[in-house]
Amino acid sequence: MRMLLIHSDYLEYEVKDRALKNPEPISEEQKKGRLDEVLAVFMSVEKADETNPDEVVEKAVIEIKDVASQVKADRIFVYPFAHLSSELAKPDVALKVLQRIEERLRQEGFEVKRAPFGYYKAFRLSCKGHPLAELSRTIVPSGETVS
Ligand SMILES: Nc1ncnc2c1ncn2[C@@H]1O[C@H](CO)[C@@H](NC(=O)[C@@H](N)CO)[C@H]1O
Repeated sequence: MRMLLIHSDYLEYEVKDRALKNPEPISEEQKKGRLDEVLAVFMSVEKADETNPDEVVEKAVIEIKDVASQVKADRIFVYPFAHLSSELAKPDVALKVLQRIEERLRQEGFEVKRAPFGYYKAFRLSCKGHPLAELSRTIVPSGETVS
């Protein structure tokens, strides 16, 4: 899994069109979303993650919690983003991983939103620009190597 973490004044998105034949079903309300004072986490779930999705979920939550505590963010935006890797996991595995990360972060006490999966979306982001505002992390299940 590849993650790009941006500590932001806000992140807002608007669904434009479907990018998969069967995108995640969403309500009218989910077509737009915004969070202020947020740690935006853009995530590409990768093929290697398919060998142990549960382990990747836990490792991702640990990394996100670590960055959130460093930048003092208690809101997280989970953003499916298929542009951080050339070895993407299948959509059904990727969606499950992202849904589980959302759920686990909520259990850890964060306010969490997740952008809809399988769509083209317009988004606006205001990066805070401090030294820890732009970070990336790579997570692989044990036994896999980073390519
Ligand atoms: N392995 C994967 N990891 C993360 N997201 C993935 C994925 N496979 C599919 N998606 C989702 O389907 C849209 C089309 O690839 C993706 N859409 C996007 O990435 C938008 N930024 C528009 O390009 C994403 O929602």
